[in-house]
Amino acid sequence: MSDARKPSLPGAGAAVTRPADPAAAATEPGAAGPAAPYDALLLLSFGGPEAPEDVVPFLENVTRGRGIPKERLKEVGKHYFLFGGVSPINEQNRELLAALRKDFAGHGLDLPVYWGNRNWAPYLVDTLREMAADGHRRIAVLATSAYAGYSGCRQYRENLADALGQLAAEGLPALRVDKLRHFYNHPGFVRPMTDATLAALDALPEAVRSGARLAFTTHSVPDTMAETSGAPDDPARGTPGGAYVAQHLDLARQIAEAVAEATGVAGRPWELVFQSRSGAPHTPWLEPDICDHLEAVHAAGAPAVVMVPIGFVSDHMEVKYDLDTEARAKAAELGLPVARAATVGADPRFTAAVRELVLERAATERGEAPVRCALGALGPSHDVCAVACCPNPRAPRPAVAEA
Ligand SMILES: CC1=C(CCC(=O)O)c2cc3nc(cc4[nH]c(cc5[nH]c(cc1n2)c(C)c5CCC(=O)O)c(CCC(=O)O)c4C)C(CCC(=O)O)=C3C
Ligand SMILES: [Fe+2]
Repeated sequence: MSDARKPSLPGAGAAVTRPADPAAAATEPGAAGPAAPYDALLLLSFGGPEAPEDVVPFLENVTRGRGIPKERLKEVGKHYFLFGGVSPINEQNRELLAALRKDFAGHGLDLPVYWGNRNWAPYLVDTLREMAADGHRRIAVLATSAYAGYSGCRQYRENLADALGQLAAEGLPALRVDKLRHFYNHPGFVRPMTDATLAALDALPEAVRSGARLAFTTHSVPDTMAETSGAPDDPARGTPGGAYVAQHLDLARQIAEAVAEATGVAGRPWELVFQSRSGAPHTPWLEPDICDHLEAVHAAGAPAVVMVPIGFVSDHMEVKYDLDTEARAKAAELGLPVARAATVGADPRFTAAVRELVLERAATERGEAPVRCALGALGPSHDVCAVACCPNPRAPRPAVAEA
């Protein structure tokens, strides 16, 4: 990777300058502002179907080259058809996109925001083509996945490499893309998630509230994928569940502590559980599953459970189906009161966090040493992934934004 631009604002990170010549601003959008050297932000997400006829082609996109059993695909297709073939994810990304633009404008940050997906329109390659046509060359990327791991980090960087390869094949100008660090421990993610947990507790009948357990949930992944998640020099790599699990546990513990503080209830039991398992039955994936967990704690006498979907940035189908439909049905069958915490979505504290992450990385790229906000025990994640970070479980493939 080469970058011709030299730090344009040496020294104080607070300086905000505009080019004196408006024509210069037109040729290098945003490049001289506080987000320099970035010209634009790309919101990079998973994508989802928006009509019944989209469901099968969407699932084909998701599963191309992966050994997902046909049975599982039929089952997941049913989840989408139950909601009219519409995944909530695209609408939520449109809301996040609008909220980010509003936040940036409200803070005088002149940085255009675009949106592209891995598996459905607007496809990443089309968005990058549009960004190139609009004159952008250096792009910050926010993936809508907060944690380390192949699916949430490297796979997006592989998608970026594929899309940039396509643009190069079309003879378009070269773009440089930098993926922003994992944000699971940024206060702008931790605090809305904590408030959502408190609100969900409040939604339980008062008689069971103080005894309610917290079940932090995230996407299950194969054990091997979890164990190899994170940078090779990350102390969590090699612990059970790797950085993927360590990061979730770090956030869960913080929320549990904040909830104890706010409610005055000490020692409330909590655990990290998993959902949305796919893959072949003989391949080990992270457990326990949320439904098995509900059964187990009910049998052990738990009066209620709050499900806290810390693994999901917004109400994806995994939240709408696996939690709000399947896990709620299991709880009803058991007679176990449950509540589900809201996801962070377009919370203004989260959009502010994204702005801070862009400005932080921009300052770092200019050679400054910005404050890197992080709560919890693990500290801020690396900006640039190592070549051996979160390896592809099938075969190595080119990925961007790595050392
Ligand atoms: C860690 C993780 C995240 C969180 C990080 C992130 O956000 O990226 C995530 C997100 C998502 N996963 C999603 C949907 C699907 N994931 C699948 C399959 C898989 N996911 C995996 C992991 C993850 N997935 C894995 C290891 C597989 C097995 C195949 C493979 O190795 O890739 C399949 C195939 C069928 C099935 O097996 O279930 C579908 C349909 C949607 C869209 C939901 C909507 O429409 O709202 C979203 C946001
Ligand atoms: Fe998934």
